[in-house]
Amino acid sequence: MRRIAVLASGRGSNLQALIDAIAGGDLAAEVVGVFSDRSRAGAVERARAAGIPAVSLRPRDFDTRAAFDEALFSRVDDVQPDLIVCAGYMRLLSADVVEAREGRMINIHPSLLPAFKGLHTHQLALDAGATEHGASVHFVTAELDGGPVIAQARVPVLPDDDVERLSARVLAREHPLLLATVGALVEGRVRLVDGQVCDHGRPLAAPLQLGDDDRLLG
Ligand SMILES: Nc1nc2c(c(=O)[nH]1)N[C@@H](CN(C=O)c1ccc(C(=O)N[C@@H](CCC(=O)O)C(=O)O)cc1)CN2
Ligand SMILES: NCC(=O)N[C@@H]1O[C@H](COP(=O)([O-])[O-])[C@@H](O)[C@H]1O
Repeated sequence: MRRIAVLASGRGSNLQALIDAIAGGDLAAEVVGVFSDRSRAGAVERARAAGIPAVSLRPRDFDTRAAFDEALFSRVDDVQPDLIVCAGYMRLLSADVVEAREGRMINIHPSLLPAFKGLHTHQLALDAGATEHGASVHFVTAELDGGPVIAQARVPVLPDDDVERLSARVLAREHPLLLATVGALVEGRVRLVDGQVCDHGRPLAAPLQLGDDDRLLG
């Protein structure tokens, strides 16, 4: 799993973390393409700055969600990725494209799943009075943010937190979490087997946890 395609809709800081880790020799992989639903996404600019092919398609140019997904993933397939990473990709993916890539597509989500699926997770955590929050990397399934969770990073929620402060604290841990999880997938330590996340061949009883040293603890 060394050829990585990234789907992103936003500024692309998680993509940049992957690019920088690969450039620094810390991740034995290659980002072979970046794909977006937004032509002006920061992630597209970052890809092009790094010399990585970037493709953006406009959803309004397609009659249905499925037609858009089929067109986008046809371009994704062209780069023959071993692993597809959703890094701030803000569209629900059609079941067909997801099921055809089960075990080869992951997503980083800014909550401790199964808590707070969907959008606006930091506000939801604050509204719920959560004392702990964080990020999860999971395999993508047809159910939005319902796929098997591979790894998580935890941060405290502080009394004076607002969305800006909390989201910044979570984002700072997303980057090492994504790098450690992609690394575990690329080296074959982690796999999806019969719908279960396996670490060194053993089904996980709970998600791997990102330690203070940025390593994954089983
Ligand atoms: N079938 C799946 N698709 C996606 C998954 C998944 O697990 N299964 N993960 C998401 C990423 N994501 C949160 O991590 C997410 C993306 C998009 C949305 C959403 O509600 N999108 C709306 C549009 C929102 C907007 O444009 O601002 C929509 O698609 O109608 C929620 C969560 C990637 N896709
Ligand atoms: N539901 C998906 C979602 O909210 N994903 C979140 O989008 C941000 C992308 O940041 P980035 O563009 O700087 O990597 C990240 O915080 C990621 O967890």
